Amino acid sequence: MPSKKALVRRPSPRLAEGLVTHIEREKVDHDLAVEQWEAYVETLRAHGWETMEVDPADDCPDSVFVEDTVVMYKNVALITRPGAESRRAETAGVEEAVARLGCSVNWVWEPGTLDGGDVLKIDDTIYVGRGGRTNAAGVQQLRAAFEPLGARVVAVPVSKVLHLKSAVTALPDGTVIGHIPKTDAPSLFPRFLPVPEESGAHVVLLGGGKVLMAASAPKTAELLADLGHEPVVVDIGEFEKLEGCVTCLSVRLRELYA
Ligand SMILES: NC(=O)NCCC[C@H](N)C(=O)O
Repeated sequence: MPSKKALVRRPSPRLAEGLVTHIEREKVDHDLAVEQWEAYVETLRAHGWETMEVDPADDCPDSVFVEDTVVMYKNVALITRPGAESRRAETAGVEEAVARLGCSVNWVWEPGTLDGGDVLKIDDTIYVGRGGRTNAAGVQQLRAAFEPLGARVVAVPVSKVLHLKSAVTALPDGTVIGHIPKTDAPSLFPRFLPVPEESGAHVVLLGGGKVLMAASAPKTAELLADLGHEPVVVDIGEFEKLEGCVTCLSVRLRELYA
């Protein structure tokens, strides 16, 4: 039976100092952020995910965005080399966590940079965004790590948002969803559904037809429900102020051998 484990990482006390690149900085309410994070984790648990906390990285303001530090394919964990230098210290704790879980561990090396938020897996196709955080060497290293295991890596440009998954994610049936003004090349995806809100483009597949999404995208939730999906809504407003979205707060591990 597939594993339903998910890595999460408690927000740093320095969360409010997290990076912002494409939006204006807004004051983050730390206590509210912790409450929202706890509710997010509880929602994963309520849908059958065993959440495992990576040791906190209190000196790293963006460490709660754990998705950026590791990319999983089959039993292999590719530890990233984040494009933002201030985030590089986040990977050590994640490396330890995935090794403890029995993953085979691989690394992105200099000069490569890769953020997990730039990687969208749909079955054995791995889309990787080449943008502000992931460079060509990072794309090449991702290809070298996963193509021998059966993946097909497809590189796509990202210029309007932080990460590929800030622009697009995929529904359980593989349809890619995105908000057109923020998506560079929708025609690269075989099935593409435009959604009416930027944050409506972000879903985490919880299993069955359930899709976790942000409360800031009510029109998209309605659209997806109308198409027969089951939106599960969480408020992550404090993380959205730091360009975070529902995907970046966890890493789901579906093919563990341990
Ligand atoms: N995968 C993601 O969407 N990560 C969000 C990272 C936000 C963080 N403030 C950053 O700029 O790195």
